[in-house]
Amino acid sequence: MLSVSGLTKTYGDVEAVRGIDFEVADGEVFGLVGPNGAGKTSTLKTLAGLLEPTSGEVVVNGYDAGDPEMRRTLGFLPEESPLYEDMTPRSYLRFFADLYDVDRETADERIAAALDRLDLDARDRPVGDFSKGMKRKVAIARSLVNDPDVLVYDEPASGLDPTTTNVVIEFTRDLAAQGKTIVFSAHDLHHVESVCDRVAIVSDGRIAAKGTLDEIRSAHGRVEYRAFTDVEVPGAERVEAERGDRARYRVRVDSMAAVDDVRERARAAGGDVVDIRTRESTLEDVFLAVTGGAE
Ligand SMILES: Nc1ncnc2c1ncn2[C@@H]1O[C@H](COP(=O)(O)OP(=O)(O)OP(=O)(O)O)[C@@H](O)[C@H]1O
Repeated sequence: MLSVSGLTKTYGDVEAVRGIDFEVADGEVFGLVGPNGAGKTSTLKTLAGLLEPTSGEVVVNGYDAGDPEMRRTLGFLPEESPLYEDMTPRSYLRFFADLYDVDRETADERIAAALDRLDLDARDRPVGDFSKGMKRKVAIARSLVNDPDVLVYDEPASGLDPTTTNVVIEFTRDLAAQGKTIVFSAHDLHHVESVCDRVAIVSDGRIAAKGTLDEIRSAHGRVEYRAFTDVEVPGAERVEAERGDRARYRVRVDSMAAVDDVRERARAAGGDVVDIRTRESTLEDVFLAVTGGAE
């Protein structure tokens, strides 16, 4: 598991992270989602022990993130992960396993298991010939050579084709089912919706909303009611009549009480409310609302 409390990170005058708190349990996938520059990468790098927090505490599996021992328990996938182009996936991954003192037999088993699951067959061709998606799969396999308990993935699926994206997302779910603690960042809400148990929407270095997607939607979303009338009432917009009916008008309101007001006004004008439809906020609506419409 891991916990982050009161985390801040400042670069000179730039306050990239301004007090972030969250905990992730074993077997849980936690997503950090937010517009570019929100502070996601800075947060993840402090989790991985690559950046020192300006203030606050980051504890990974009982270790302070700055403790070199912590690295043994963690797998980090950076947003950009340049690979050694002349190496093959097998030689590259063995090289990293050696850095963690993993014996050859165990390393080969782990490498084969990860590449099988990620559907990467080309194991003895130079990585330099690979597509972006294939390179990403090798980088993901690299994050697993030390069999870490905690995985920190920065934009694991961004910029990949849909098939590779699905493989990466399903693989992430499998890792959580094995009990791993997973934090990942994304700016694509669909990636987050399909894999995360809980999410934090990060905006301007702070968490603007946090919880399960349902919790976030009910705390920050709203239901919109659309009352359709057959006479014009204040605030209504005219819409196309259906099946040759009389003209119709639509009023958007945020409660049933307001729909009742519309009905009273319609009746006073000699008509009525003829239809009521509701629309719940999507995660995208909530994202736009809590990040102030960024991205
Ligand atoms: N090394 C650095 N020096 C100065 N400013 C930095 C540095 N790294 C990041 N920043 C700034 O800190 C803020 C947060 O950046 P960060 O990369 O953490 O955001 P992000 O949410 O990961 O964005 P992206 O999705 O674009 O990677 C941005 O304003 C960025 O310009």
